[in-house]
Amino acid sequence: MSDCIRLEHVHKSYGSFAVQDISLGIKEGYITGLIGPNGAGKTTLIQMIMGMVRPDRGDIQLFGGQNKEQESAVKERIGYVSDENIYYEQLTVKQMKKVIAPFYSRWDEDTYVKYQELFRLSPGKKIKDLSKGMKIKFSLAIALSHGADLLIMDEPTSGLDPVFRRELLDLLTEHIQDEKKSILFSTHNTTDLDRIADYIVFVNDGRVVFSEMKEALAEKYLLVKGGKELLDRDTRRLFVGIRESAHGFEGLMGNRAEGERYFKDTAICETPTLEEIMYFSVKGSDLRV
Ligand SMILES: Nc1ncnc2c1ncn2[C@@H]1O[C@H](COP(=O)(O)OP(=O)(O)OP(=O)(O)O)[C@@H](O)[C@H]1O
Repeated sequence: MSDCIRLEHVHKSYGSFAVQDISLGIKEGYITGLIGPNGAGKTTLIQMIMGMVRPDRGDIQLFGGQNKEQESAVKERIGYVSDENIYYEQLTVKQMKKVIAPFYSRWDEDTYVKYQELFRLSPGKKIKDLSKGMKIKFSLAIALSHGADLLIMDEPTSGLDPVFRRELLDLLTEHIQDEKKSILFSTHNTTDLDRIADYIVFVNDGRVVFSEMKEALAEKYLLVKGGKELLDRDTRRLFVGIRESAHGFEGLMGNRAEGERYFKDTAICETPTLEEIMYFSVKGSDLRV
């Protein structure tokens, strides 16, 4: 199984914030969700992969590492979706499409027309007058019409109404049925990940907390709920993060087998949801600051 994106020791600093020493592979043929709190560095990572921002250090390879001369061929294989305006505001949807289409050798006008209708995009509407959701739909229609092997999307579901959000996730699942296609998308919504992601990359404060197959997370983490008497200096150290109340505690452990050994008979041991894994991982790192 090969990687369609490979990052090696990538570093980028913006004043006090830094994406730090990220080494990561994004698997070809799968959907990878990138998640993390506000300001974690998701957009910075995506922009570096897209070549919109240069890393200070490190190496990023796409599709096995084409060199610079082949950069435009690599770009053709990527469909980028973002609500940030990457288009000319004053043009209409139709005019903008006419500008973009010739850049792609595999442009498929019939596919574009299909998505234009499905997404109810008005050809005569100016880009500046599109809502956030409509911009994403336009961006997506373009990305799906040029035969991209890899879709990279920065928060594609934010700003979408619940009905279209669901439709989009179904559409992406369908898209990936061709095993050569891959998707990397950032989101704040764990339901998106529960629904369609195969792999999850979780970033916090510029670092990768984990990059795992979704199924593997349930085998790795354990949520423990019990009385405070179970917490002492030694047991506390076993937790990624702990939330204490007057009556007891809830804590996430990163070693499920060890957790069950310690707490199976004295506490409630559960499989955490993705949201709980993220909550405690962020909370735990805050505690260590
Ligand atoms: N061009 C820039 N100049 C200076 N700082 C920047 C720039 N771009 C991003 N940053 C900073 O880098 C940090 C990470 O931002 P980034 O947009 O990558 O996070 P994010 O995980 O996508 O956040 P969100 O979920 O809120 O969209 C933030 O502190 C942000 O202010």
